[in-house]
Amino acid sequence: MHLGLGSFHRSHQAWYTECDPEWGIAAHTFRNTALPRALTEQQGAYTLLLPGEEAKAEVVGSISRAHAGAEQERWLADLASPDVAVVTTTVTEAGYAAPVPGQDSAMQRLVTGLRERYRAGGAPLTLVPCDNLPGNGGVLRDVLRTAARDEHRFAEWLDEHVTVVSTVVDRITPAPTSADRATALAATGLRDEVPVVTEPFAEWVLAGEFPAGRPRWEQRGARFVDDVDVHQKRKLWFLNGAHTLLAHAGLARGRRTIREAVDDDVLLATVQQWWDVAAQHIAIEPGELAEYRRRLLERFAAPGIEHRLAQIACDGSQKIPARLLPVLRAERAAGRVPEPAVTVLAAWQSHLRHDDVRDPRAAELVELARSRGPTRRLLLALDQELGADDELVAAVEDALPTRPTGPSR
Ligand SMILES: NC(=O)c1ccc[n+]([C@@H]2O[C@H](COP(=O)([O-])OP(=O)(O)OC[C@H]3O[C@@H](n4cnc5c(N)ncnc54)[C@H](O)[C@@H]3O)[C@@H](O)[C@H]2O)c1
Ligand SMILES: O=P(O)(O)OC[C@@H](O)[C@@H](O)[C@H](O)[C@H](O)CO
Repeated sequence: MHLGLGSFHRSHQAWYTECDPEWGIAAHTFRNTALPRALTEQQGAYTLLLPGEEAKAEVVGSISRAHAGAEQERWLADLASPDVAVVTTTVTEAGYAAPVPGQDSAMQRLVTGLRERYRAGGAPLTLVPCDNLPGNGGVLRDVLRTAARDEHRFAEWLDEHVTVVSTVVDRITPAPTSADRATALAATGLRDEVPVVTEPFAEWVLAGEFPAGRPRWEQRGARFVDDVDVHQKRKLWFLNGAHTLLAHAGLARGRRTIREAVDDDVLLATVQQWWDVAAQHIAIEPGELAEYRRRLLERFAAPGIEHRLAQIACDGSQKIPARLLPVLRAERAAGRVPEPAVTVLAAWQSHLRHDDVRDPRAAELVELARSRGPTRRLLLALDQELGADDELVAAVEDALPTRPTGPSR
């Protein structure tokens, strides 16, 4: 099963699952109704478009059923079924907030579904969070424990029979555009209302147990390791950190996409500086890291991938803490003020002040950005210790970009 059916699930977990015909996916969205309807009309199949010099198109058929978020009974019945062995999730970083009684949320639905499974006999299950969240397995496990803390038997069953796997996921998959359908038709001769554009590269690193079995994802290159920590730091700090840097600093410089942003020498130099700083806090052999950086730049500049900065800049309050703050804290502990991190924080402040902000904390953050003394207040909203750091606050204030008022997108 999957929760959070969108572009990334289809370019990543569904593509990996395609290699094992023994398995199929019952994919559920959170709210979207158009995508499951279109996929149902196409018997679950869709086109994966891989642009580039040797553009390719593949039809992926591993989604057996697609359901809208409103189909609650279907969700509960699926999750109660012993035929279901694995549940993957892509519900964004914010989607892992602990459930609040009476409020609908991804975690609320998951816990309700797990309770149903427990009552129906309690077959073992593995949860596989696939969002860019540090320690995603641990975060999800904590959410379950907190939600079940007053239900002793259910909590015991969760601990004994539901495993939570930690993952690092990677495949750059921009939001769809209106041109994608025509590209898919030209590439395959088939009408597809919901194709997905992605890159040839894909990575999936997983740590944990699968008591009820799993698809043979390793056939497509998934790696099973004891601990994802170093892989996670590499991916979150280097790829996603650079993305967040390019998104905020790029918007402030009038750039539109990741490709345009890495074509800007000033931004490219800032990314390289960021990577130099982050490299001091990760235990990866320098040659391997240099090769990873080289490939990232190639991927960022790849033709045919229109990855909009405005898309990446969404939910900054959830992304900056995962992608930049661990390195920033380590640098401050060493007495340094890392310029590229300061650049991002300053550009984020400017984004909150001038742009159309999409963030679960938008109301609070936009008000702070437009208040007096916004820099310290915004840093405090991200992290108490960093907000109390006078030297950092002064550096961010000095780095604030000048840009015209009014929405940039
Ligand atoms: N797109 C990528 O390149 C990529 C790569 C790696 C990881 N991811 C992860 O996958 C997530 C989804 O990316 P996508 O490209 O599929 O986006 P998408 O917009 O196509 O799909 C997002 C899905 O998440 C659901 N969702 C959004 N906010 C939610 C919330 N608060 N609670 C529950 N569900 C929510 C939506 O309903 C939708 O089903 C990202 O947030 C990221 O964590 C994406
Ligand atoms: O998907 P988000 O919104 O969490 O982050 C935007 C991008 O940084 C992200 O999607 C990357 O493209 C992805 O993590 C690459 O694997």
